[in-house]
Amino acid sequence: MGAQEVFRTESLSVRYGGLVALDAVSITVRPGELAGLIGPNGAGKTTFIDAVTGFTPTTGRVLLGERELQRLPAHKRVSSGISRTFQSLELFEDLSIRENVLVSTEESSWLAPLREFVVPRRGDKVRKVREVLELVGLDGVEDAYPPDLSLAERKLVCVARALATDPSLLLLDEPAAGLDSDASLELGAQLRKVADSGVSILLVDHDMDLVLEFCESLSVLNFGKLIATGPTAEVRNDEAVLTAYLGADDADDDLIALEVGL
Ligand SMILES: Nc1ncnc2c1ncn2[C@@H]1O[C@H](COP(=O)(O)OP(=O)(O)OP(=O)(O)O)[C@@H](O)[C@H]1O
Repeated sequence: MGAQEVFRTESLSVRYGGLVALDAVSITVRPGELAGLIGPNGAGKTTFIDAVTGFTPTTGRVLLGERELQRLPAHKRVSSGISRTFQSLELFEDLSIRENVLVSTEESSWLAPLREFVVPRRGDKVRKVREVLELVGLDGVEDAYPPDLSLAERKLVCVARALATDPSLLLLDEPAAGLDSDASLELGAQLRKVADSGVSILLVDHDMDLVLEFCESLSVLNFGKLIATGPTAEVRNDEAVLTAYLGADDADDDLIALEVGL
C-alpha cells in the first residue's frame, strides 16, 4: 500500500442471490482524511460498509495498512483498527453515556475477566471514555442518559463509542440522518476535528451540503458500481455523477440537495 493510503479495497463485490449489490469496488482513504461515499437509495453504500467490516460475505480484498482483512471475522477487523456506526441509533437507553461508551472497550476474549482481575483497567477505560467524548465535543455528559441528550448529541455518542476501540478507520453510516441542516453541519465540523486528530473517516451520507462542505474526496456508487472517485472538486462535476443524480426519475430530497449543491 502506498504511503498516502491507510485503507484500500480492491474489487470488493457482494452478491445477494441474483443481485450484485456491490460490483468490484476499489476505494482508497488517506491518513487523516474525511472521505465521502454517496449514491442514490439502494446504490450499495451500506453493503460496502457491511462488506468492509465483515458483516456480509464478499469477494475481493480489504486492506488496512499492510494487513489484509477480508478473511477475518467482524470482531477481529475491529481489533485490527476498523470501527463503524450503524444507520439506526444503537444506544442503550437505560445505561449512562459513560456505560454506553465503555461497552465498546470490553474485550471479547474469554481470558478478559482473568486479565481484568490480574491488572484492573477500569480506570484506563473511564479515562478513554472521557477522551473520546471530548474528541467529539461532548464534555461532561458521562453521567447523563441517552434520553437527556439531543439527537445530534446521541449521534456523536455513537461516534465516540466507535472511537473508543482506537480505530485507524472509522466508517459512519448516515450519521446525519434525521438532523436539520444546521445540526448536520455542526456534526460535519466535529467529524473534521476527529479526522484532524489522525483517524481516517469514510462518511456515508445523503446530506449533500455535508459531504460537499467537509469531505476532501468523494466516491459515488450507482447500482453497486463505483462511477466516480477522487477529490470532491472533481467528482462533483463528473458527467456520470451528474447523470446518476440529475437523470434519475425520482427527484427526492437527496437529489434536489445535490442539484443545489452542484
Ligand atoms: N441482506 C440483503 N439481502 C438481499 N438484498 C439486500 C440485502 N441488503 C441490501 N440488499 C439490496 O442490495 C442493494 C444495495 O442496498 P444498500 O442498503 O447497500 O443500499 P444503500 O446505498 O445503502 O441504500 P440507502 O441509501 O437506501 O441506505 C439494494 O438493492 C438492496 O435491496
